[in-house]
Amino acid sequence: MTSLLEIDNLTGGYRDTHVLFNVSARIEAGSVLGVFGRNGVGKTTLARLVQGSLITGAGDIRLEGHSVASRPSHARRKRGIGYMPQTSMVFDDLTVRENLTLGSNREGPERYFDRFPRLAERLDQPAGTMSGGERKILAFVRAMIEDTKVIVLDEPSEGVQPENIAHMAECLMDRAKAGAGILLCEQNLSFLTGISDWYLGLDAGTVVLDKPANEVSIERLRSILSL
Ligand SMILES: Nc1ncnc2c1ncn2[C@@H]1O[C@H](COP(=O)(O)OP(=O)(O)OP(=O)(O)O)[C@@H](O)[C@H]1O
Repeated sequence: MTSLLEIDNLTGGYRDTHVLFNVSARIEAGSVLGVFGRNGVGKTTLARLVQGSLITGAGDIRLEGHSVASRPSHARRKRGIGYMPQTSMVFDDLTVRENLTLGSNREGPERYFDRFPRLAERLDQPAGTMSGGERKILAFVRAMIEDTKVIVLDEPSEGVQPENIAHMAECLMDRAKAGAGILLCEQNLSFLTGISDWYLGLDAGTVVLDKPANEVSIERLRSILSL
């Protein structure tokens, strides 16, 4: 059966340096794939390969059965792959409002203001004047309101306070319930274990765990993080 997103024997990285080797994964509509591993194992590289800012070396990436591996990132976005990068994720010179309304195919952000009231308070402020954690939340809500089928998020919880991480988890589960597939790269185990349906553990650019969440103990996850 065709999955929403299929990553098939993917090898790739930066110019001549391959960082990921033969990585395969599936994301079903309505589910969360939790990608984890220590610093430098290749999580960001995987996120960028799926989003298209890095070019596939070998293997394939398919969205609803159609290969996107040779498509540029804007074409993948158009087909429904959204992305929240780990860094440089908002336009600092634009206001919060402009960051939330720029581009097409977006719903209004208002329904996220209950969970993240700071955004509503700062709508007319340049995003660059927000704290690091606030900018993360802004980038997160930008990713939530896009009309996308798959959302790739690279360590969204980094630098965000626990209460807001819990709200992020609720938002991701809402999007999954509405049919999106979520590719969540994370090191925060309580966030990851709270919402993942499936785990993909990476070490040195290869897959060391690929299992449904209900078959994996927290000790196993911890052991991979301390490999
Ligand atoms: N622009 C680049 N050029 C060459 N190698 C790079 C580049 N960016 C990252 N790498 C290398 O790719 C490897 C994987 O990095 P990546 O950022 O994907 O890891 P990560 O798992 O996301 O780490 P972290 O948890 O620290 O964000 C590392 O060895 C890193 O040095």
